[in-house]
Amino acid sequence: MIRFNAVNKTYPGGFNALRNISFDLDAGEMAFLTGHSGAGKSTLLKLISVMEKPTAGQILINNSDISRINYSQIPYMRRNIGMIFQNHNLLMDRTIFDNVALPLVIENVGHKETRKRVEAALEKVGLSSKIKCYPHMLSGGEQQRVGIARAIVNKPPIILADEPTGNLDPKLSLDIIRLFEEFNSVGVCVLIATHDLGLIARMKYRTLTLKQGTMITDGLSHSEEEEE
Ligand SMILES: Nc1ncnc2c1ncn2[C@@H]1O[C@H](COP(=O)(O)OP(=O)(O)OP(=O)(O)O)[C@@H](O)[C@H]1O
Repeated sequence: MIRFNAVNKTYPGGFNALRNISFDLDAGEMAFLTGHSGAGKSTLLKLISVMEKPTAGQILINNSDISRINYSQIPYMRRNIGMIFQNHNLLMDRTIFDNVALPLVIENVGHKETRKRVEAALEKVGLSSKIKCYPHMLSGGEQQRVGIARAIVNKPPIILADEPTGNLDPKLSLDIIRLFEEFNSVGVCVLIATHDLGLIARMKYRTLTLKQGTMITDGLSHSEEEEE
């Protein structure tokens, strides 16, 4: 589903954020991406979502080489990906309905179908009752779940989450991860960037670790290795 082959990313100005990164993430796989602040986690997610281009190497999504696509193909590629941001990136002057509907509006989905899909997405994250609210009327955890509903509303095969539990307490963090597990259980490929080593240790998922732009480990989280 996602394949990196010897990928490098140097930002304009010369900073080398990722060096020689290679890994595969299969359809239906769920993994964590971790590493210190500045290690390159967000950069790696931005490369997958075509917000940045690699300087060298190859990135395949569903066997398409996204390092070689042109501008007109980018929106088409992005339909495969639901992106969740730590700061939610919600439009504060729009209702929860409008926020979640955004990817469908961009795709010109009809009004009736949009309503059906937004209601289904909000039900999935347990926020049906907030459909007419504005983001400031919701707690941080609820806003995060609106961001998740928006990311899954067009049923992408890949979900990328950048520090999705960053501002949440341990109980809410676990609730969010459980939601990702639900999507994963129906075949969605999920990659979660996080600093939260406690959370990673409690879960039994593959963990990719970056250090200064290099991938230093790719394996199961510690707890599973200890059990085996
Ligand atoms: N647009 C940019 N231009 C130049 N340098 C950048 C740019 N974006 C990121 N960088 C640099 O690339 C490095 C990796 O940044 P990135 O945001 O990927 O790290 P991160 O692991 O996600 O960090 P954090 O956990 O703090 O969010 C950092 O040193 C950062 O300063």
